[in-house]
Amino acid sequence: MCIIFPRKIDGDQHCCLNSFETNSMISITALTKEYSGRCVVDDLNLHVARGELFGFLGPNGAGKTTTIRIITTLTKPSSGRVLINGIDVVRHPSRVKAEFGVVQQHMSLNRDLTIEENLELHARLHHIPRSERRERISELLEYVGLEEHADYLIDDVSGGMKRRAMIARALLHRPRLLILDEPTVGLDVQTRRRVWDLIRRVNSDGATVFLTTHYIEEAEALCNRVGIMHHGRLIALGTPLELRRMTGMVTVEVQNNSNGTRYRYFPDRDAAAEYVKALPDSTKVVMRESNLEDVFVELTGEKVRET
Ligand SMILES: Nc1ncnc2c1ncn2[C@@H]1O[C@H](COP(=O)(O)OP(=O)(O)OP(=O)(O)O)[C@@H](O)[C@H]1O
Repeated sequence: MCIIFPRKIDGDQHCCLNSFETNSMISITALTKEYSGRCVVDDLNLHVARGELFGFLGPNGAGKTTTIRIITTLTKPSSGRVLINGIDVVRHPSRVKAEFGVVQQHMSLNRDLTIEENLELHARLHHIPRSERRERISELLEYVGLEEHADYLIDDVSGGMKRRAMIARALLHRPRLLILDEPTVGLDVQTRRRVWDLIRRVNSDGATVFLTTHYIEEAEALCNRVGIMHHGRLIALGTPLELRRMTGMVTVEVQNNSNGTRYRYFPDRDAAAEYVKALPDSTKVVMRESNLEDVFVELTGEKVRET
């Protein structure tokens, strides 16, 4: 039984929606945002279907957070249109807020309160009726595996527990869309995997998930589809496999002590082997399967940020 997202998806709530807008959980059309005449989101068109687990990637300053701020009604677009589950974010911000839960990158729990008190506070802010609050909170604490830590102060729990508490808080009002801004930044590998499992579970229980990450392996492990932003523009969109195919499924690293490592991409091992055969015998090479990080670096010309 699905206990987390039992609400029905509304039908069309507006006239004048095109089919992309009707079928998408997030529908972004010709979105532009300028600050002092500088375009930081540039004619963005992106449609995320209901039920997708979508990864939004890009180097620092690419425009990801600005886009999330527009989706979550915190920033007004300069032009263009953004609909969440068919609802316009500019025209109906309060209705849109009921559609999504958001987990910000920075720790935004109240440190003077326990995990449970934080959820209680959020439930009140969202006007969840008192009769439902208790049950909903314990249901979610169990869902994220924190039922035994409910009365721990935020300062006394690990980074992974804080992140799971933030996810529980974001799910309290049963949103259909969960937005996560760098959900595992700063977590160790084991804890990160536990958060990944939780994100997968939320998605398989019916929520659309939209996340940003600087961990390319996170996008590769979790996302059905990814979009890569660079200088405010969406420069690639597809499944991780489609994007790898686009760059080349096989990577050859040619190591050179004075010039650093050069990367070459090939459609298959035969083509890569042909290239390697033509190199001088003393050249140090590594041939391997390409990954999403190769795609990212090749397209943006930038390394993934160190965190
Ligand atoms: N309020 C603001 N006023 C002026 N410029 C801004 C403002 N907010 C963001 N910017 C600029 O917009 C550009 C895009 O920033 P944004 O935070 O959206 O990028 P990002 O892809 O989320 O980067 P990061 O991965 O570092 O979070 C940056 O050059 C940033 O300096």
